[in-house]
Amino acid sequence: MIASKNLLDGKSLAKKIRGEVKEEILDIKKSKGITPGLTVIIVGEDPASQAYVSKKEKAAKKLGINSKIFRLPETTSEDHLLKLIHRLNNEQTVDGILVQLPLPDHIDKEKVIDAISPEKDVDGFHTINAGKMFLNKDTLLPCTPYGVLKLLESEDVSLEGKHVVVVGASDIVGKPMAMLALNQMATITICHIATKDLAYHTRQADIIIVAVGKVNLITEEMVKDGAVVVDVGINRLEDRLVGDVDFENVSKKASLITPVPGGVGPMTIAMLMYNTLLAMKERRG
Ligand SMILES: Nc1nc(=O)c2c([nH]1)NC[C@@H]1CN(c3ccc(C(=O)N[C@@H](CCC(=O)O)C(=O)O)cc3)C=[N+]21
Repeated sequence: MIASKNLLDGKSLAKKIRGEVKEEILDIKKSKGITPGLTVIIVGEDPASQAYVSKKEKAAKKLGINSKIFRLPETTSEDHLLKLIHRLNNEQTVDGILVQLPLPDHIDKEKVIDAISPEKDVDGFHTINAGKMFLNKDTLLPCTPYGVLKLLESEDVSLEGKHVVVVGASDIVGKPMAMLALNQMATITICHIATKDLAYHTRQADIIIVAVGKVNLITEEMVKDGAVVVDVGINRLEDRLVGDVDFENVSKKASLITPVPGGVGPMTIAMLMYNTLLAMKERRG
């Protein structure tokens, strides 16, 4: 069904990137005797979050990254979480710290993210890293937007001078995505919940990047012929996973399109592995 020629295959690019990261980890292990360490903290029992975290652990183990997961109960206090982060900040063998989102309502997300040492912030969510990204300085970049860039790059889709329309303005995907595209010299439009005529904007796009979480938000008539369509949405139907794009119909018009699953999702994990290696090299390489 999705073996079409215009597919942006995140699954295979992610595999390639993980392979390269694995090689480099082996080399560094041989030459310097050090191994990257990734610590993931998850608070609460949400099944989807648990599944993502297991995926991250599995990927890390396969690449020779020492990974550790802290599974904390829903009732964990903010203070307890902050103390754990401080301890991990000071642990030499921990290169990356990731606090799985969302967090329970009684915990201040911003406070927790900014407690992570910026050099161990493999999500790229820390205020300092977000600021550096904004200023186009070298830093750890958010895994999903970074993965989207890599995916476009792998198909030689240049962003320079293109009109990139980002749908969704979240701190973790939409906003950094738009900023990275701007840094690549794209002309950017950010659409969000208060945008009046979404279709008007998406129809202008050379590249549409959607990260909202709404089934069939992007339909055929909203897309210009030959546009590149990147679907970051993940929606669970009873029997399957779908994105935010009406894939069946939009894929007939798009020159390139990501499937869900097998598009951006695997790239997020691959870039997390890449960031963990990078964080190690920067801090103790
Ligand atoms: N601090 C933090 N960092 C994150 O990076 C983060 C997070 N919190 N909270 C949740 C979201 C979601 N996320 C995904 C990762 C991989 C897939 C992925 O591998 N998806 C596969 C299939 C997944 C499946 O089958 O369930 C695919 O699209 O092909 C999806 C989603 C990372 N997130």
